[in-house]
Amino acid sequence: MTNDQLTAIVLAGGKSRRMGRDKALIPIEDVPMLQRICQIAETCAEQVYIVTPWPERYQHLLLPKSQFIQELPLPDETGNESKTHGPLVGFAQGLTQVKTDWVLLLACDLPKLRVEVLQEWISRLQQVPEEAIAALVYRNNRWEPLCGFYRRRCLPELNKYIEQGGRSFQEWLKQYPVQVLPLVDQEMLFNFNSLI
Ligand SMILES: Nc1nc2c(ncn2[C@@H]2O[C@H](COP(=O)(O)OP(=O)(O)OP(=O)(O)O)[C@@H](O)[C@H]2O)c(=O)[nH]1
Ligand SMILES: [Mg+2]
Repeated sequence: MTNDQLTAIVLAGGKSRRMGRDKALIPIEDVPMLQRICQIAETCAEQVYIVTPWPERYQHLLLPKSQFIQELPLPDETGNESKTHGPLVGFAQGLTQVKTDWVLLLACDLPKLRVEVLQEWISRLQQVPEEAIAALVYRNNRWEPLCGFYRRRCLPELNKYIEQGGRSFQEWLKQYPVQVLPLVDQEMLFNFNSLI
């Protein structure tokens, strides 16, 4: 698969409640987390979208090939407009712009993410059975939804689930076949939620 057959979506819209400050801007080896993730994404995909409710916060980062998608507010359960609705809604909003059959979804807080592992996974995508809507790592009895691949065609089903009030990747994924990706280096999916 070539880079122009894959789009990447990077999510940067969390409230970082556990960390206490915006994880996207925390530097790892002097490079802010979001910039680092986008650089990796840019080596895998021609088009990289950053879905965020606050693009102005990240405008100063060096992201030559990435484009912002401003997340739109949705009314919450109480009828009030809320800026963020969690990663599933951010993903669905990004997916509306995608034109390729496969999309790589990434959280912005994966300091140990490795490009070679992503490349190896990408080389397997063409063999994923047609019925599988995603290809993800499975561990500790759950899918790792924020570092893996989805087929663009899952968007209508995803929107239906969200309209019904669903917000959980795990619950949504349970309804479909998903291809398991091998994870040799467990560390790679380490995400930081509090200072190490
Ligand atoms: N676009 C978007 N991204 C989100 C949203 N909520 C979480 N994310 C992203 O999803 C990834 C994983 O989220 P979490 O690890 O829960 O991060 P968080 O929500 O900022 O942190 P906590 O408040 O401690 O849960 C991170 O890359 C977040 O930026 C959202 O509402 N919109
Ligand atoms: Mg969260």
